[in-house]
Amino acid sequence: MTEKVYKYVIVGGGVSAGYAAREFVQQGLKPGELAIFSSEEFAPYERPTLSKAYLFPEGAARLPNFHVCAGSGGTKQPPEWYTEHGIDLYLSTEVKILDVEAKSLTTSAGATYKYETVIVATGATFVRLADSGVPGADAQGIYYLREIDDADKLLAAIKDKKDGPAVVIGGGYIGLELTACLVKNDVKVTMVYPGPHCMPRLFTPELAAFYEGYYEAKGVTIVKGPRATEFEKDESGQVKTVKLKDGTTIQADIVVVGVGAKPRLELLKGQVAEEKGGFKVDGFFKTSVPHVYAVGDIAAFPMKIYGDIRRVEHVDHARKSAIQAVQAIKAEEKGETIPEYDYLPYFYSRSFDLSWQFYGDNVGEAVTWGREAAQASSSKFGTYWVKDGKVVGAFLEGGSPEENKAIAKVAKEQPAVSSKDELLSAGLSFATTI
Ligand SMILES: Cc1cc2nc3c(=O)[nH]c(=O)nc-3n(C[C@H](O)[C@H](O)[C@H](O)COP(=O)(O)OP(=O)(O)OC[C@H]3O[C@@H](n4cnc5c(N)ncnc54)[C@H](O)[C@@H]3O)c2cc1C
Ligand SMILES: NC(=O)c1ccc[n+]([C@@H]2O[C@H](COP(=O)([O-])OP(=O)(O)OC[C@H]3O[C@@H](n4cnc5c(N)ncnc54)[C@H](O)[C@@H]3O)[C@@H](O)[C@H]2O)c1
Ligand SMILES: O=C1O[C@H]([C@@H](O)CO)C(O)=C1O
Repeated sequence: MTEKVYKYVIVGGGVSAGYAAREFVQQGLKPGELAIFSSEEFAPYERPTLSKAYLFPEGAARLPNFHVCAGSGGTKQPPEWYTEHGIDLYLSTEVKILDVEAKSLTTSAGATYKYETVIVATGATFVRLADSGVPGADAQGIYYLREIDDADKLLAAIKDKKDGPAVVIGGGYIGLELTACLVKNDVKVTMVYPGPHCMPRLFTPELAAFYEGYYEAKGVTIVKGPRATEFEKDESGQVKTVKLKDGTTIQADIVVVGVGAKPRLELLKGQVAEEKGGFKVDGFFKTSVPHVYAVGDIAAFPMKIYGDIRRVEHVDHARKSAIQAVQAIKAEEKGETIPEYDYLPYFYSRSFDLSWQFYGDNVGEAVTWGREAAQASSSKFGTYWVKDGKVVGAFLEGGSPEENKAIAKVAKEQPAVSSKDELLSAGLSFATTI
């Protein structure tokens, strides 16, 4: 029995869902037209908060203060916001079946709903070490992070195991940001990740050396190279030690794992075309099935600036792809069109007193400026990536909003550069004076 019919449904209640809802409202949404189905018990919130202010020992961020669209300086949308705009927000409601032929969805409670257009925004989930069969990876005391429930479990562990040492597995975004939060909570941390260095997909050895030096100066022990091969537990099933491939064992009352994420594709698997580990979409986030859109972490979209197809697991794209899809849906209803998505990759991270931003593509020759001075005084430093005589990527640590805008402009406009020396001597002024 069909419960209700909606003009639009959004499956997933995270960052993209929240920004899509705001765009629908801005586009004149009528009460009863839109429903959002989310497994989470909380209305869409700024997920990045969870590995930053949510875990701070003082002044921690708590809902409703980080509901979307707080992260981009917009108005916060608490649950009441959805009600006020006539949006049915089904929380703690997992969608089990999405049938694009029948234009229907069925929840885990067995309720079925019909729709005209669906935006799938199911995001990603963490890669579990137990999935790769690491013995003992099911022990108590091993934590991952995606949703508020995960963050609350980690917070409880930090309070409960105050003096216990922690091991953080993974040297990517989660590993670095959660290590900083643990240290801020006076927890002793050992990081374990494969070589050659942290953030291997983005950082050059020179960039990584600064951040690894900074973390070690904060008392973090970094064990680069061997992977965790086993977790030993005590008789109650609580993790006690982490064993590494080289035979090292490290005491651990808390283990935090950040070894990557995988997009949640189950609902559309086999119903729409896939590419690059996600759902293939056009410049309007439309999948191979006309009334089905996919946004955020799960979308493999045309990166117009580079002429290829990419999937991006970052919040700026999650927000912008959601807005793009809604604008395209509404334009099509009026027989109009909008410009195709023209995304400039923007990644960032904040930990301790550090804050870096990256724009563009980290391809070609990397030219790092200001690094020596930075080690001493934590001043600004950065990297430009040069390909075919043009600057295509730019990284800045410690930039002001204006300086970050300047490096974004460089990555977008891709100015020609005569020599590496020009960039080395100009440093940030290359960006601030183009
Ligand atoms: C801890 C953490 C910190 C981060 N920090 C940053 C940062 O600082 N900067 C940055 O650029 N990026 C950051 N990211 C990445 C960024 O948060 C994601 O790229 C973004 O959230 C993706 O948005 P999304 O809407 O695609 O997916 P999500 O925000 O993950 O939302 C997906 C939603 O769908 C729900 N869902 C999934 N399947 C179903 C189903 N079958 N039925 C119902 N609901 C379902 C999920 O529960 C979730 O609510 C961070 C990610 C994490 C986990
Ligand atoms: N500031 C941000 O942009 C930010 C912050 C937090 C999370 N996120 C997102 O959340 C998701 C998860 O982040 P993440 O840091 O887990 O993923 P990631 O891919 O950024 O980093 C995973 C790290 O784990 C390492 N690794 C892989 N297998 C390992 C193993 N068996 N043992 C030890 N290390 C191993 C990899 O070398 C990599 O350095 C990603 O989509 C990420 O973009 C983004
Ligand atoms: O995009 C983000 O949103 C939160 C915060 O700014 C709003 O809660 C955070 O820490 C980000 O990096």
